Amino acid sequence: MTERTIPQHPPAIRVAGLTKRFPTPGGGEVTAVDAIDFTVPRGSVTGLLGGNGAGKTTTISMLLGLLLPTAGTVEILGVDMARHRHAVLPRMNFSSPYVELPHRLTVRENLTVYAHLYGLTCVKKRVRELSEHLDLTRFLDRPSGGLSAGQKTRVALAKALLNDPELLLLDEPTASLDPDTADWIRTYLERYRARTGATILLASHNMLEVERLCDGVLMMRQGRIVDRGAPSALVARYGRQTLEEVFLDIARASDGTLLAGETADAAE
Ligand SMILES: Nc1ncnc2c1ncn2[C@@H]1O[C@H](COP(=O)(O)OP(=O)(O)OP(=O)(O)O)[C@@H](O)[C@H]1O
Repeated sequence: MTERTIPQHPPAIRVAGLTKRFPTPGGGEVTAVDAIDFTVPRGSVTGLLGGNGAGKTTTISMLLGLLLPTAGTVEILGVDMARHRHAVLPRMNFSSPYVELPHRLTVRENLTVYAHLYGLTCVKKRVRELSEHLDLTRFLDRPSGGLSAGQKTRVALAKALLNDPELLLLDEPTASLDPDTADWIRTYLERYRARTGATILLASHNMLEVERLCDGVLMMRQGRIVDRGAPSALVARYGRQTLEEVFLDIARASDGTLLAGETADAAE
């Protein structure tokens, strides 16, 4: 009997031994990301969590190819970022409140410039569609710099969705938004994932958001992944009621203390 080959998609993200060290002014080094390994399945929403300085933004920057790793490998949608980054960049995108679009350009101009950069055809149609989806039509001819935080977030998301990314990396997608706007963004992301089957990796400090959106989480501390799993599984493992309590347990554990995940790893 011949075996049937079932085509297997590689995961959306596969990271092995990923490390980033930055030089410090005194001639030393800071290890921002310390030999982490993880995979993100296609079509999932995964939360990258950790306190300030845990290494989330550095990790996302390496996934995007904006920062070169000191060591380790990143594969996106089965493509090695070190060797074939340009083959996969058109299939991914990102949004971050820390990266501002040019202030003086109008929203329409910004989206149009990015659409051309991404090599899209039918640029006008795509800008119009996304503006309607993200309720931006009223702002299209206003300079981007004069928008409120909530409006800027929606523009940044529109920019990130221009190329219909299969992988969307979001750094704190609802930071500094009022609860209503934040809820609107979360609902939009849920629908986007359901409609397109895209994979989303999001860094967030909002544990309610993570419990609502994420199938799985990666907990970072001091550059390492110290625990991982579905939010409900982590809550159960730590004997807590909420992910916020688990986060606090992990963030406040003293150095050297074995966490629930590490104890489980050690027992395997
Ligand atoms: N360019 C850089 N040069 C030197 N150190 C850096 C640089 N970028 C980040 N770091 C350091 O690396 C560590 C991880 O920073 P990173 O911004 O990745 O953390 P984070 O988890 O995203 O934090 P936050 O939640 O505060 O945004 C921190 O100690 C930070 O000071």
